[in-house]
Amino acid sequence: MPVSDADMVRAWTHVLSLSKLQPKQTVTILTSQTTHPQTLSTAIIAASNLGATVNRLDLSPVNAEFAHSRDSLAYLGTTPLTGNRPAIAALKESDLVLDLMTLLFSPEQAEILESGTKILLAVEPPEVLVRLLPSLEDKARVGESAALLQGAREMRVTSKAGTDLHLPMGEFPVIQEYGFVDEPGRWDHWPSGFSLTFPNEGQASGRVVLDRGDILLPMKTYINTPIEMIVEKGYVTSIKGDVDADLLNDYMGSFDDREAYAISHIGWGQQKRARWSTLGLYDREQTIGMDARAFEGNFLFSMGPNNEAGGSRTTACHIDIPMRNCTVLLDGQEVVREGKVVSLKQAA
Ligand SMILES: O=c1ccc(O)c[nH]1
Repeated sequence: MPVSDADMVRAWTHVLSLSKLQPKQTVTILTSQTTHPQTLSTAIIAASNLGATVNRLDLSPVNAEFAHSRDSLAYLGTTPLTGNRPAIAALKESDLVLDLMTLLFSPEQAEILESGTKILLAVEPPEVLVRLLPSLEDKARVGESAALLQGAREMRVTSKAGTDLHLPMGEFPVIQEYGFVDEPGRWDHWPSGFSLTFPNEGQASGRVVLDRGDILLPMKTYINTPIEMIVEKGYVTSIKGDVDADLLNDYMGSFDDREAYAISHIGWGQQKRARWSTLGLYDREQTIGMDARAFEGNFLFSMGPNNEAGGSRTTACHIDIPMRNCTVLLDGQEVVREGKVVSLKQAA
């Protein structure tokens, strides 16, 4: 449903307050051609009302000659910031960057964060942003899953459909996504509600069987036919099945890059207000599918880069795969049981 400007200003004010924006701080709003005008106009009002100096940095889009999807998460790595030193300097000098363009998985994002600048990504449409407004409860719940991931040495994922995936971990940090940036140098994504990490380089192994209803992003499809993936030494070495597998193989083949098949981030959804079925209610290009990535109890599996967590692997291809009905174990302890988050009391 449409969102009123007043509601969107209130939503931005809530998120900027949770992000500890102070009067006289500098906010730079990063925009491009696909930036939603209402998201932009209400961000300027809310940040200005909080006493910040508000700049806008509008950059021209790139990668049109390569990308087969207009989804901002479909073609990663090079961004309008790549090589753009004056623009990077402006962002490094800012206290807070509101990324209404998408820098995710870019080296420039890491450089800007290292300077202490906070970056909040917000590219979902206003109605999704308002419906999935972040809260301190979200932060607490995501923090619980992060604490479980922090000390674990291995994640194992199984399902009745046949998944049995072994993910030794510990080499990479745990990233928490709860929708606001309350620490210097922090990146987050509004909306979200999950923690993630990356398996140790080259050590993921086993079998993933995507079942009917599991989701492929950026395709934004619910698959109707099972897809079997074999994982060896950190890479998906075969993707077999029916037409859904053919479509995935054809899309990934367009990148002609072995790194596209590496296992990327792993984790599970903790957002109670997101739902598995919501993606089906939107036109494909209206959303980047954050309900699908965040719904409580999913196993979020992905392929592609690991530079987001300090890894050395970059590739333009990134596939996010929220799966239903999986059991996720950390060092043998169930944290998700057949698609339902195991409450800490039960887990203890
Ligand atoms: O918020 C996000 C969005 C996409 C992704 O791959 C990770 N986290």
